Amino acid sequence: MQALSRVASDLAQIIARGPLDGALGAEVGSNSDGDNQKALDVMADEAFAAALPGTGVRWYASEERETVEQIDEDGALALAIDPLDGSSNIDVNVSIGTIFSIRPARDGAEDSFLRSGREQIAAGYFIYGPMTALVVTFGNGVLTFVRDPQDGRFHQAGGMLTIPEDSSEFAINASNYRHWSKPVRAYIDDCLQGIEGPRAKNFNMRWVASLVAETHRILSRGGIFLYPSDGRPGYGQGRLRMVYECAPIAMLVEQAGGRATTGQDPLLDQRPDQLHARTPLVFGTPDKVDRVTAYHDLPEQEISALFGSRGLFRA
Ligand SMILES: O=P(O)(O)OC[C@H]1O[C@](O)(COP(=O)(O)O)[C@@H](O)[C@@H]1O
Ligand SMILES: [Mg+2]
Ligand SMILES: [Mg+2]
Repeated sequence: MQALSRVASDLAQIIARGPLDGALGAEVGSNSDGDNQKALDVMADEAFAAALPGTGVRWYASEERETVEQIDEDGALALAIDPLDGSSNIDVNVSIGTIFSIRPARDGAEDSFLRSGREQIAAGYFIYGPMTALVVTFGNGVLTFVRDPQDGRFHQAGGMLTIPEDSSEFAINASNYRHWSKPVRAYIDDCLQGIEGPRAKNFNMRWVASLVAETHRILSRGGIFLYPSDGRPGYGQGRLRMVYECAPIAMLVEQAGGRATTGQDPLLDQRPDQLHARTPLVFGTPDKVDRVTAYHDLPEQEISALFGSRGLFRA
């Protein structure tokens, strides 16, 4: 954690200088999944990897590397990382982050990561925004540490974090509406109908396009996030990666009293079949996430009949 925090603190300074030392958002290549890599993606990945020798991390898995790398031969830990999350926001000065997940190392490199998210022993993120903060769980609640720009160190702020229950905010990339499954459309349709609809209340929408920033908002003031599977080619399992994005966020959310699912099943019970496997992700306040599951549990043809006009879930 100290090594990660030192790198994150250095990154916070680099990010705060924006373009003064060169274009952080410049495209420099593409990663194993075909995503464009920005200069800061690569810089962050290399900085984290370089800080790990001697820390007890045996295996290093990164969004930016096709395969798992060995660090300390006799290390007991396996670290999975999204070194820079929300990279489309680098150039527009909107919050970005780093997501990490720590598991016990197994003898097999990939085998250490192709396991249920319940095996994580720690998970968290750094958010580089108006303030830089670390939000972390070691399996016994969620704590926040804020970086003091005066000394570059992280200081604990507040006590255990719990997701507030009262919120009327949902987060989804609505431009994909026409590609969603019926249950997801029905859920969002019912939110959009506001006070006149089956939910009988008005909702507000947010989409930052940085998973870390959406998570920070939801941990701070509640709500729900959805990145479902959709009909676009390559999006059959959504966009987000299980090992270094969804599993750590799901652990944090559960530890803060929230719920995280694939839309139907608990996210942390899923086992990825590949290092860079994607999964649909729904997380937030338990009652909202459960409602999405309920919409999925209905047979397709009943969804439009039961929700919306007849309003099975009329509040
Ligand atoms: O552009 P879209 O499809 O809305 O996707 C936004 C999502 O993509 C991500 O930026 C993916 O993360 P990376 O920047 O690490 O590739 C998430 O942080 C965010 O939730
Ligand atoms: Mg990401
Ligand atoms: Mg990334």
